[in-house]
Amino acid sequence: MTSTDTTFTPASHSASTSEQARNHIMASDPVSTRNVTTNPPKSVTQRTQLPQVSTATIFDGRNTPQNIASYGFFLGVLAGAGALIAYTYPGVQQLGIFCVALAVFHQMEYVATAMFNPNKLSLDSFLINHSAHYHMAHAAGLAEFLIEYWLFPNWKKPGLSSSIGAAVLVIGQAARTVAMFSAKSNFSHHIADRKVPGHQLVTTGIYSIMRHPSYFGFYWWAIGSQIMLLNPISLAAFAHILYRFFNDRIEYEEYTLIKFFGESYVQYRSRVGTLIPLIE
Ligand SMILES: C[S@@+](CC[C@H](N)C(=O)[O-])C[C@H]1O[C@@H](n2cnc3c(N)ncnc32)[C@H](O)[C@@H]1O
Repeated sequence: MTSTDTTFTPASHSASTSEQARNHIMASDPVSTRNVTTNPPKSVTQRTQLPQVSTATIFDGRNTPQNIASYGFFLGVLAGAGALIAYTYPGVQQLGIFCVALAVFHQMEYVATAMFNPNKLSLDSFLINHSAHYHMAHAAGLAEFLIEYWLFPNWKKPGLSSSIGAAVLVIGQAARTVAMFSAKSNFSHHIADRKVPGHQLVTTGIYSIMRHPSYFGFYWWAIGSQIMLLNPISLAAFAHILYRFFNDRIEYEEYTLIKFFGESYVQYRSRVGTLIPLIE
């Protein structure tokens, strides 16, 4: 029986459980004259109370409902702020769109995990805290945008290039989401080292067009974001770092997939490419 099963609430208790609660109070506090329904014992109120929230528990990286709700809330604020920037300041429209896109990306990571891998769901499912490198890359991209906008505002005017970048970003987001919705429980944010029961090789849908559609999506989302922000330095750096990251990751992941699925994966790999530049 779980603790929820034993939870005592005034609305749900029956006459007999009310009697038991009264007996409990009388046994533990023989001089008490308290009314059972208005003053339940401390042990009962403790079980019915929500956990106490202090600011110290928010954003401390722990997998608590408060942190998960706070991450969701702040992603909503980021999306709202981005939409406001894009609408109010057309000269830096792409910065606003970037904020919206970033919020949508992280929220969709959580939503897809909640839908298809609820047993793996945690604060990490937002994929916000996965590495310091990731934070540094976004910080560098934003810094480049702001510095160049300050020094050469004319360079940053939205136009054809930023529209192409936005389109590439949207294609990346779509590929990533379709991949997660297609692979369902076979998808996980961590590379599986051992084959879990039920893990099936997915080769249909978007997986018949490219072998690693979620990596394709992540790659082109990030490249598109830097084209959209008209950031030449970050674009070159992102292309290099992402190539190295996904090249190594795919090499290891495919080693595990061949262990799990043998000849079926070898055949699949020989007929379907990655569509990520320089990664076969
Ligand atoms: C982060 S997901 C990435 C999946 C895939 N590389 C992609 O980009 O869409 C990593 C997990 O997906 C699993 N995986 C990768 N390709 C798969 C496929 N074609 N069918 C089933 N599972 C796959 C791996 O075993 C790994 O645990």
